[in-house]
Amino acid sequence: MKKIVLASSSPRRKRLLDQLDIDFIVAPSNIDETKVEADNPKDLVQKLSYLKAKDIACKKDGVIIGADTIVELEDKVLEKPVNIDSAYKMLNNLSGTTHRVLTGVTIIADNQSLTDYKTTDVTLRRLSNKEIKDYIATGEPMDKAGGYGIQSKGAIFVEKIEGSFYNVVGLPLTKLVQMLQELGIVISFNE
Ligand SMILES: Cc1cn([C@H]2C[C@H](O)[C@@H](COP(=O)(O)OP(=O)(O)OP(=O)(O)O)O2)c(=O)[nH]c1=O
Repeated sequence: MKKIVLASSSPRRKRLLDQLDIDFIVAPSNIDETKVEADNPKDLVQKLSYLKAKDIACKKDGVIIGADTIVELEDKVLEKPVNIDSAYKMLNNLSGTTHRVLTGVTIIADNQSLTDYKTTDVTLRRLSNKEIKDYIATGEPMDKAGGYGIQSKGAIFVEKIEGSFYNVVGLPLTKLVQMLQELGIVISFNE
């Protein structure tokens, strides 16, 4: 089987693939995400995942995996906070509401390309100003879509989740394996 290449700088995505105990390498893509536009959130995550995978497919051989995660709240797209103020605004808006997390995934292998996405609905409990400020002070929100990490300290804000947990962390593993199978790629666990 060709080498699996994770086209991502996200330590979470790497950890999720590590969890499967399969052989892969990491090659972070270098695209300017801020310049990419789409008609709606699902098109946006799919387009971004494709651009990330394509960027690496041009440079490396293998089964290339690209992904992109965003949070959607009332038709607004929340990406990563750009500063402390935007992290505060995001968390304040997400407090006591249900939002949607979307992850787009693209696999490119042997001139074949497959793109899909997955959604998960997450409900956060009401957060006090102090809780939001204390959380931001930990630094955790800054590299995460929507400004929280469900897999870390942000877990204490999560009241309910409907759908794949791994999708929220950045890589929907079930969807990923289904897509690999669709392309005729069967993953093999290390012995
Ligand atoms: C909502 C949420 C997002 N996230 C993360 C997943 C993604 O890494 C990040 C969204 O940013 P992305 O742009 O999807 O990914 P990235 O910049 O981290 O990595 P790359 O573009 O190189 O692949 O937010 C969490 O870790 N936990 C969460 O609960």
